[in-house]
Amino acid sequence: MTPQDILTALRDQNPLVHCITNYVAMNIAANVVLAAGASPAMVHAPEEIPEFTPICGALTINIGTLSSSWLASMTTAATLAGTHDIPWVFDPVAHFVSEYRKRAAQDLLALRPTVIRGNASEILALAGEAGAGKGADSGDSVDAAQSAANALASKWGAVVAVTGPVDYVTDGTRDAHVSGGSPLMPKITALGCSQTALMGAYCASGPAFEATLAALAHFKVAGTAAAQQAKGPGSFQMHFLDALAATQPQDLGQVIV
Ligand SMILES: Nc1ncnc2c1ncn2[C@@H]1O[C@H](COP(=O)(O)OP(=O)(O)OP(=O)(O)O)[C@@H](O)[C@H]1O
Ligand SMILES: Cc1ncsc1CCO
Ligand SMILES: [Mg+2]
Repeated sequence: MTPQDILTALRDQNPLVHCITNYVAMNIAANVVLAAGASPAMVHAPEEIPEFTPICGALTINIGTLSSSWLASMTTAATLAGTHDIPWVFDPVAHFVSEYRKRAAQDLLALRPTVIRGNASEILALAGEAGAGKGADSGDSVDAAQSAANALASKWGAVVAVTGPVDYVTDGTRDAHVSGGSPLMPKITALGCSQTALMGAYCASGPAFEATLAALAHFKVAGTAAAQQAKGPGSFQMHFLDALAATQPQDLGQVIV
């Protein structure tokens, strides 16, 4: 399946995406997934996970505002995704800021995510390399994280996506870059977290490498279009949701290099 085919399938199937994400991201991530054409559900209580994860098309886990009961839910959900063959996407937000978060990220990695998405500093740190990350924001270039992404993909058998001015994606064998978007994108909080949620929707609709590539391309196409209308970060967010909904499958190829 091509990235274009996967967007068509996503809109036909409207997959249910289980998102365990952070308090900052919940609203925008749900709006992004809806605008693109899928169905998000933010479900966190440990008591609900065993019933809910198995009926979803994909799971996404983001540790942006981690605490112990959420980590228990994440662990159960990722384990269930593994046993039910449900693709899952891991977003290790700022995992280098504390020993607690570092350990949680490594434990979740061991549950074998289908896709790992982070900014350059997060991907460098996940591979054990020193980076210049500042909390949730990257301080490193995507180029600098490329070999870390390749190493993580080979070690964990995952697709790894590094986002930034030009995104990089690899499955350890194949790789691609995705260009475009706008410098306003990192000025909107949780847009990366929303990208992770959208990757879940794409992974529910097609094979992981092409699905990840398609989700990255969808964001770049919509980001470029939104920037043409926006006066700044506030109006960018509004136009970005409109542009995600307006993006057509044939638009995706333009930004994949
Ligand atoms: N300078 C830039 N120019 C164009 N696109 C960008 C730029 N920086 C980030 N992006 C895009 O913004 C989106 C979010 O990527 P980013 O790397 O900022 O995520 P993040 O740091 O994990 O975000 P957050 O933690 O706030 O959710 C991606 O789709 C990426 O392609
Ligand atoms: C700002 C922020 N802090 C924790 S999670 C989050 C959203 C972007 O990752
Ligand atoms: Mg992030």
